[in-house]
Amino acid sequence: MTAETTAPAPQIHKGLAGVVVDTTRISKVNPDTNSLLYRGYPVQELAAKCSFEQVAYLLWNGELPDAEQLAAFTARERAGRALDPVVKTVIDTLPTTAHPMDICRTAASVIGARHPLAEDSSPEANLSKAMDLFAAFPAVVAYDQRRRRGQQLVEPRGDLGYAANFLWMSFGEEAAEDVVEAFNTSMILYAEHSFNASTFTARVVTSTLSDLHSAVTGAIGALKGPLHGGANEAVMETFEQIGLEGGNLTERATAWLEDALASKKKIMGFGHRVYKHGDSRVPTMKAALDKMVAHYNRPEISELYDALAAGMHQRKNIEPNLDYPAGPAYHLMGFDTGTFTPIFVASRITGWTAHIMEQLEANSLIRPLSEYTGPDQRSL
Ligand SMILES: CC(=O)SCCNC(=O)CCNC(=O)[C@H](O)C(C)(C)COP(=O)(O)OP(=O)(O)OC[C@H]1O[C@@H](n2cnc3c(N)ncnc32)[C@H](O)[C@@H]1OP(=O)(O)O
Ligand SMILES: O=C([O-])CC(=O)C(=O)O
Repeated sequence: MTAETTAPAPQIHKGLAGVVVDTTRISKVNPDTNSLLYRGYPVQELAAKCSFEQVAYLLWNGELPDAEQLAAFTARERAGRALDPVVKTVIDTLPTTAHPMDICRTAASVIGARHPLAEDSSPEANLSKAMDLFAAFPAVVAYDQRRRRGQQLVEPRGDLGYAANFLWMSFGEEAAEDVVEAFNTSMILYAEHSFNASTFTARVVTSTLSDLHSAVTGAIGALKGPLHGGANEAVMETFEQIGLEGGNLTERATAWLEDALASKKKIMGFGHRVYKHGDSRVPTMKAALDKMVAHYNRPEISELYDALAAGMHQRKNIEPNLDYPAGPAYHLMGFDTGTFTPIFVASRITGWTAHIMEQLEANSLIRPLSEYTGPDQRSL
């Protein structure tokens, strides 16, 4: 026997499940205590007491801003809200049949190619690029939805906070206070979640010493998939398949679930790679969804939500993830289903870019090994 044939088979970590690949100071996901901390603060407390702007500042700088820092940060964000006419022109050339996530991916790339600091990856340049993307993305997401509806661009409002302005640019009218609050909550909850697939993608791209916009563009591609961010859209598609009107909703949902599970379908918005007893963010987002159900007087949404969640618990012992309450909440606020994951992009830009900057502080090329299982060496 040769040394090669006696070597122990390497352990394969399919999907990198359970593998700790690096350290991070940005967030802590703890499935045992069902908690999520951003820079040490419980996300539920941040959602209750902070604006999304404060949370973005925290993720990038490690501390919450004082009044003066927040004023400067807010002024900078407001100054970057208008849609760059070149980005608008590029969006206008893309078909409305393209998925809105393809528009986000393209916009991130175009914004990068036009950035005055494009080839500068210093911490200062990267913070500036992160801020510019954070400020610009609501316009990208809102305008793409509007053009699909045959509507004109709505200019940003400098007198509104991030969440209120995002809704303003999307719908051309001021949203009610509880809608702004629920939207702000969703943006905070979606902002950051350690080494999830899209953030890890951003870190892999960054590890080659590529630029921030390339990393964000790659992350958008990873987020699009229904096993990750795309699930918030898929939840709404499930609700629509079951149907929200007429008959006994609970019975219909139960029958739909039996069929789906019998044909081995994954139920979107349920399950998580890290949390096995429920997602730490769901109670806060479910409370925001309940507010929206009350605000828009749409109790059938809650009935369907509860029926599917109870069915999944009973049949599979699998709990909802954040996408489950977020999808119907965005639907109630008036967003098109295809816009749900782009909203997630606008939020997660903060987490991705915090990780890009952290990766560069102590970079090592990310390049794992694989076990070859193809044919042995052979001749032509
Ligand atoms: C913001 C976010 O990105 S949160 C995640 C959003 N994604 C979704 O909601 C998509 C639906 N969920 C899933 O596909 C999975 O739960 C994932 C991808 C999120 C996590 O998956 P993994 O950790 O790889 O677990 P895996 O897919 O191996 O599932 C383990 C078992 O639970 C089952 N399971 C997990 N999630 C689901 C689900 N949503 N519906 C039905 N069964 C499920 C699997 O079929 C598998 O069963 P088996 O052991 O009998 O084969
Ligand atoms: O952590 C994950 O694998 C997915 C997730 O919930 C997120 O990115 O918010």
